[in-house]
Amino acid sequence: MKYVSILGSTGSIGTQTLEIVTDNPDKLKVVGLTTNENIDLLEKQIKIFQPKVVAVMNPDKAYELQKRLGKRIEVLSGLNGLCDVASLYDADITLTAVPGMVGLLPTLEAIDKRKDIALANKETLVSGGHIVMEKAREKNIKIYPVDSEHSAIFQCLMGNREKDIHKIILTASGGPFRGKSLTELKDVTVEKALKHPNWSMGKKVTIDSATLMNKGLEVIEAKWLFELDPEQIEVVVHPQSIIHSLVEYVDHSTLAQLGYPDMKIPIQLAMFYPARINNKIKSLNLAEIGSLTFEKPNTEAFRCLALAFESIKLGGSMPTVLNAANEIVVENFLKKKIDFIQIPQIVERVMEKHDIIYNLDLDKLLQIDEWARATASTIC
Ligand SMILES: NC(=O)C1=CN([C@@H]2O[C@H](COP(=O)(O)OP(=O)(O)OC[C@H]3O[C@@H](n4cnc5c(N)ncnc54)[C@H](OP(=O)(O)O)[C@@H]3O)[C@@H](O)[C@H]2O)C=CC1
Ligand SMILES: CC(=O)[C@@H](O)[C@H](O)COP(=O)(O)O
Ligand SMILES: [Mn+2]
Repeated sequence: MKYVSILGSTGSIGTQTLEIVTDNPDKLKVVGLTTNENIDLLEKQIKIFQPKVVAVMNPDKAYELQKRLGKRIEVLSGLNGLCDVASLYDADITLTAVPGMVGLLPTLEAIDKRKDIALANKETLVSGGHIVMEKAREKNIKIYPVDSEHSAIFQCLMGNREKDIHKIILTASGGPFRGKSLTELKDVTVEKALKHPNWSMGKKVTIDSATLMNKGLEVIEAKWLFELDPEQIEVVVHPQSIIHSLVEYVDHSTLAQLGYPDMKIPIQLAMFYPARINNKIKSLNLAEIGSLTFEKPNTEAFRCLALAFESIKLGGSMPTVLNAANEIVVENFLKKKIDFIQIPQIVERVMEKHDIIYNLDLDKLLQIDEWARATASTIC
């Protein structure tokens, strides 16, 4: 039996993880759950999964839920509440499935208390990869990737040595606007941007997929998880999302991981590694799929990918700035305050205004994150 704390239990990854718990009551037990503000769903989850503690980011909603539940369970609130649930004494593994850099401190807290990490939240590594990886090394903690591409790389690395990697190839679906020129992207609506061709996910990651920023964030995530130079990371557009990523070794043998697009595969591998467990996912039928196709990403129309590569090549605090600015512009796009094509433009303007700081400690990182958010908000 593994005991798991789930940060973001009311979201896409969180609810799929709870389905895995339901299907495997002899293997997984929930000890902690968190939400931003969806206390109705959290209340239902509490009844079913009986965690020891829960946290609600929004303090008013936390208060309301505590009133509803009385003394049956403790409802913590805010970022401190998330950190406490992330690092619960009873938890063996903490799943970080909140979107955005808000996942950084709870993840660090969980590592500090020696919890294994199932990491869905890519922004944590984009913003503070050096700090997270250093802490994980210091505490001898394993970070199991949940992001489908990184889980694919993780699987292609099994039985091989990281030092024998020549390069990795991250696949990108290309999002709903694949093939469009910059001019055609001018009339993109929020509704269209939220229609991912292959995956049903939360709003933030869906918009990032549409701009290709998601792939840029994943490049940075891969750099930290697998200790690679940016030059060793390539992105290829693969519209079917059947090949989830590939590793080419120094002997030019290339391994790939395939499967229908279903996040339960990477989630359950992160939970049960090294075991693979049966599930209800359809068996891969390549003849039925027919063809798998590949294209070069168009980084002129989808400039976010180029900006992410640029940020990680520059290094220091630049990825923190890229991530924070992107979080703000995506929020503003979702509120229809800016256009789709302004997303990379504003991120780039914030990056241009930033003087990079190297040897970034956590306090400085948090200050820079705040600065980038304020700057992006002002521009929006
Ligand atoms: N969904 C997917 O298939 C994949 C997701 N990921 C990554 O996993 C992470 C989660 O994505 P996804 O599940 O799609 O996101 P969702 O938006 O579906 O869910 C997010 C969860 O986190 C909570 N949350 C949102 N904002 C905050 C906040 N500021 N503070 C605390 N809790 C918050 C939400 O609560 P509430 O319900 O109240 O809003 C919800 O429980 C992201 O980093 C994403 O990039 C990676 C690969 C695939
Ligand atoms: C499922 C998953 O891992 C997402 O991050 C996915 O990668 C999004 O698809 P894109 O390839 O369109 O970014
Ligand atoms: Mn992904």
